[in-house]
Amino acid sequence: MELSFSMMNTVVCVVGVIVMIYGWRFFNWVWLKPKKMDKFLREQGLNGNPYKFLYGDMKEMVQMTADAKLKPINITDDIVPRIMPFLYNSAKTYGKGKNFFTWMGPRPMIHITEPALIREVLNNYSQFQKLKGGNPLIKLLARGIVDAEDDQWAKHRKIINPAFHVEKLKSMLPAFYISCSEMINKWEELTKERSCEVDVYPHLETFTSDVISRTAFGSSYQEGRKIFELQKEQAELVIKAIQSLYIPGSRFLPTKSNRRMKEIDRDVRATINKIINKRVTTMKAGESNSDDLLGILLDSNYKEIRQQGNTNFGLTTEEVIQECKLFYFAGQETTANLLVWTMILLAQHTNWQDRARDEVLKVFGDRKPDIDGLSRLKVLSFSMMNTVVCVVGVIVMIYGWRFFNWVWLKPKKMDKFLREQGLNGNPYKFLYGDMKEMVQMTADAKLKPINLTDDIVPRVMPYLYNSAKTYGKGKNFYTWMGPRPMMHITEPALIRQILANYSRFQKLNGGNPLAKLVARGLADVEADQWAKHRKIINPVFHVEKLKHMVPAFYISCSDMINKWEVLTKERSCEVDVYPHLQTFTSDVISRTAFGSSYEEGRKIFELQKEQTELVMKALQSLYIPGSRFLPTKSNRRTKEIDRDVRATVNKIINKRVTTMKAGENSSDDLLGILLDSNYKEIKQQGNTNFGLTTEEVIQECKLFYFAGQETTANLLVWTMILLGQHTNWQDRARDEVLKVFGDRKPDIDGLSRVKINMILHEVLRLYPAVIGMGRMIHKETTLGNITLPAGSFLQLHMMLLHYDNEMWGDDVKEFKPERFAEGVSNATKEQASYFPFGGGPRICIGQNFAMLEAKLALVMILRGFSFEISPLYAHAPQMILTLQPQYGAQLILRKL
Ligand code: HEM
Repeated sequence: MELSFSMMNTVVCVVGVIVMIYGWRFFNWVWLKPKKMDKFLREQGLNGNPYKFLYGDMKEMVQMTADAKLKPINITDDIVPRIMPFLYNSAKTYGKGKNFFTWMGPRPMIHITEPALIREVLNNYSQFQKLKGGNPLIKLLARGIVDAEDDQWAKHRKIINPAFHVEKLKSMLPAFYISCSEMINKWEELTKERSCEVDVYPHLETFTSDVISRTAFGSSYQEGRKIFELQKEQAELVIKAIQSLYIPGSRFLPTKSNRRMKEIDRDVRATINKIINKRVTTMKAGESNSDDLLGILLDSNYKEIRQQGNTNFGLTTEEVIQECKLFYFAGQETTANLLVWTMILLAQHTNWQDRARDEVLKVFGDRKPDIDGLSRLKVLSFSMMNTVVCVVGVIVMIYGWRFFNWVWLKPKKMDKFLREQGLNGNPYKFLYGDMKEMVQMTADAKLKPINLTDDIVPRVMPYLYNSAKTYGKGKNFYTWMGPRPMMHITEPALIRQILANYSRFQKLNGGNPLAKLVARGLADVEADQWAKHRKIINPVFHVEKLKHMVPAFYISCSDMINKWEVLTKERSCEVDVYPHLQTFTSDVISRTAFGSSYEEGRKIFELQKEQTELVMKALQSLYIPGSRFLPTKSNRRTKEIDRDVRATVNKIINKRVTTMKAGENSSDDLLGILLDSNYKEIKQQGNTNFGLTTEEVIQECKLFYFAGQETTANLLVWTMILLGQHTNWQDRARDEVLKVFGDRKPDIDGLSRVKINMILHEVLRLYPAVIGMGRMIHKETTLGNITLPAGSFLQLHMMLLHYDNEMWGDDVKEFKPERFAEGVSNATKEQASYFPFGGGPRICIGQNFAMLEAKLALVMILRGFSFEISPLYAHAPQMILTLQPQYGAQLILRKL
């Protein structure tokens, strides 16, 4: 038995290619692309400075802004050159009403000054999205609706709209009045004796801040004010941190300011959580509590979930928290500024001050201002209340229309469009599409096991198996995921094209936000963010580093083998090996990820496991609307776990950063290598924006566990089941293992020589741990001869391709590792018909890690035991995130 190409060679090759690709990508990013872009923009008649390497116009822009701030101007001077001197100059250079561009580092920023174009950009909110990326610290301050896009934005906006309905605004007037009276009382006190000079700005800031605390949290006003005070402090700390760009890695240090930022984040979160829980309880008890923004928001959220019959349509507690924080940031400073400039201008133009006062006295006299009176004030060119009424009317109209368009007109148009291109699928059914049938068929299929020789595809994905059969082999088809079509791609050439173009075909986002509690990180980021993360994480899985992990694999595996030896000491014994293999792969990740902090690492992963179970349960209970907001046992536990995991990882990271700073080498585990690579990247680029934040490092650590533990356990369990069934292959593999290692401890050289690879590949073909990959496109895209509309979902089916008899032959369903005797490319005849680890730039980063771990385990298992399928084993592959044996894997183990 010989492997066509050794694993080590592959790894070395892959690493070389990755280094080349990244060197090239960097050069392309900082030089070739900007130069090409410059030419492209000029050809269209746009003007701007020529591109300067790496920094573009940034240095000059920062310098000019700093200079302009050095001295005040006269009250009659033009303010624009002081506020934005660089852009003022550029606009003047390139002519009035002309659009122009500047260089924000290697990216051009187009400055739009033509009103018609501005209107076009604002109207098309899904194509022209908010700026993303930038300093992740800012996210600590405010996210919520300003940060969401597309469907997420539409969902948030729909739920939040009622909070600003004119009827609701009416009931907030008393809160405005109380807050303003407090300020006026202070001024009365100050001016009691004689006129007095006052810096009104801080007073106006306190006023608008107070208004938001009162209107946002009503009865919980005191806690609300505390939150906003903390947020204010947080803003100051964050702004300070953002300005100190050139202290690489500083964000990871347990400094006073970093500790305080974390503390504030925790405090704000906990307080809002408490307020929300209290509010939800009173709302449940039928006590109306919805006169403040939070109450109206929770009420609207609850109604939306109930109406749609699905929690996915509502906001999570985390999202409600973000919206509350955002109300403050978007509403406090802005309104204070409107007021302060109004006072400055009216102080300058006292004739307008007098006219406005005359009108106010005529309308109200000494009366308390009410909404009717306020709407009659005409001194302003158009009254504020009229604007609000208009805006609300238009919003209601737009949303009614948008909803109808979303659930009916758009899917019908899409259906026609796809059929015209020769694609097939069921006709669209209102709102649910194919979802109900799909869920029902999957549930039915799970009711009973199948025979070992049966086709597994109809059990694992019955609906898609039927559709694929109906629409013909190798034909792409579509299904309806609610009102959106999902294109199922089964043509290898198209799959290769999709995987290669990772920036156009992005991961599916949206979906249930609870799932984000489980795993984010590398697998969840896109475009430039993905390139940044991947660059930093790549060294973690470098072959040199993997070498050092073999001892950890060995210790974890020995623990499992020792248990099996005890069980089989007297005689052969029936064991469900699945939980043992899961413990093994979990233990491997704890050891390799956290090395010296292995015990804490294990605790984290135990908590994460519990979290997944809770989240999976929550995801399945789709029809209990609003349940996520209730202070139930499971919701409380979910939050507790999230807090615990975060705190523990944080502690480990801080400890590690301290030892690294002290010059002690502790980078043999995944975390150490990751921190090291991050630190180097920041130092090399001279800017913390190029590195990962502590939060991102935490997410990556969680992801290693989720992406690496279950998948590798599944590879091993199906390998044991198949070798338990095909004992001739088990014997052949054991012979080879004994020949290569004898009684020796497995080492990396031996592991790269042993030919179990072909067995593992055949297992991954028949039982791919991941059976399909989801993608979506944000722009209309041509794929082969299909035109896909923007927003399309795509599913790439490894399982359907792995079972295609035209590619693999009529024995496609049989276990025949010899297919891979000459390597993967020979087995697949160069076609993209086998891709258990994905493909293209986003191919599984841990595949070499997983294969090495699986090979070591198999070597030790084969050497110690022979095994066969127990009569008690029920064959029932099922898909729960990964492909698993539903009733476990009962094998008869015999000690050798
Ligand atoms: C038999 C074991 C494994 C299988 C079958 C597997 C499969 C996959 C697949 C199919 C993808 C691509 C998903 C997509 O493009 O949508 C992927 C991505 C990924 N895998 Fe694995 N995986 C395995 C083991 C591991 C291990 C051990 C780790 C880490 C310790 C890991 C970490 C990752 C990460 C971080 C990504 C995202 C890569 C990116 O988006 O750049 N995987 N894996």
